[in-house]
Amino acid sequence: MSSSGTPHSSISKQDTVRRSEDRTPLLTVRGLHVDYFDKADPVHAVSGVDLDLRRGETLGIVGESGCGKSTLVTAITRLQRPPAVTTAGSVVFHGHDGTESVDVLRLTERQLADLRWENIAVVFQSAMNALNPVLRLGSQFADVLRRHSRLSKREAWERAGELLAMVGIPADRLRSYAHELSGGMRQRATIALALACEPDLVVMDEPTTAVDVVMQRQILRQVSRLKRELGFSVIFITHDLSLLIEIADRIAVMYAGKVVETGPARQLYTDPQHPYTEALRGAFPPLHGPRREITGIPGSPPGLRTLPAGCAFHPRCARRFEPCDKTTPPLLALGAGEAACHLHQTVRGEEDHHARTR
Ligand SMILES: Nc1ncnc2c1ncn2[C@@H]1O[C@H](COP(=O)(O)OP(=O)(O)OP(=O)(O)O)[C@@H](O)[C@H]1O
Repeated sequence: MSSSGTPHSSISKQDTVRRSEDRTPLLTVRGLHVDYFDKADPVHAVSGVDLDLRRGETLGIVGESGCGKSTLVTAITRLQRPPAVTTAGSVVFHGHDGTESVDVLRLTERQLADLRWENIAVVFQSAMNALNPVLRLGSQFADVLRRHSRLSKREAWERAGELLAMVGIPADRLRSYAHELSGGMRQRATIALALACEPDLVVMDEPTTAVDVVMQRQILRQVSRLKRELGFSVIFITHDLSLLIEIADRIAVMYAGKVVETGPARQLYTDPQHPYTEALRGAFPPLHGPRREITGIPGSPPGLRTLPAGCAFHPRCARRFEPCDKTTPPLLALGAGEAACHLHQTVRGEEDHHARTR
């Protein structure tokens, strides 16, 4: 963790270059399980998820509504509320420059308070919920900055003006209330607020859902530019796979509480290995490139209290075959990515068989 109490001045050029070239691990999630204990039979919203995020990398997490994306990130950031309970796993936030690695799930509330904003900041879907309606923007920024640094009030307001300018909002807006800003401006302001304490990781949960397509693209461009300049990592959640191609380095596809495919963004989009990833790709128009026919995914995701036997996607999968409704396919390494599908298990099994009998 970075030490609290350090003034957050503008990041030096040298520091920025160092951070963006550094590809060491930042976050390692292993065996994460999260259940909602709201009734006798719990909802298994996250079931054994592993994730790896490097410094300076953008990891996209994609899947239909209800597949567990928000549950996963609220568990990782320890922002979950009952009846959600993390029942197993670890979330290691790796130390840097001599600071120790910590398991976020084992931190005390006090340690968490230091970790939040300074190391991990979150941007939620609704800017209106993140911004306090009765405080001027400047006061909200100054509150966060002064809680985590020794800046004077004046310095904090100055820094707040710089932060707003980074996302293209004039500094005189510091005196505005959230309701006086347009939707796009509000969302950009929450992104600037998330960057206030120069976090290593910014988690964005559907940050552009509430804005129009033009503003969505402007925000994505800004996030990519800021990430390049400041070197932070991003976990970006969305249900729109085409949008992730614009911003993510790697993508993890979630279905029914599990990661079913991971891989470099472009490869996962152009050559999906899991039928669900392929179906998701067909469900959204590409932001660039030739127009494609939009094909919905038949049926709907399963309820997460009682999952179908075998692969949870099998009832909707056009390519299902004999083992799919019986055994759950494990996530297998495939080139630069991984996929959990019997199609690859069978190929792998046949390759192993040929290798053994040769
Ligand atoms: N408070 C709750 N109590 C019980 N079940 C819940 C609760 N919140 C979420 N769930 C269930 O957990 C599962 C995962 O929900 P989650 O919101 O994490 O999915 P998501 O992929 O983020 O969906 P969305 O894109 O709609 O936000 C869903 O089946 C949902 O119904």
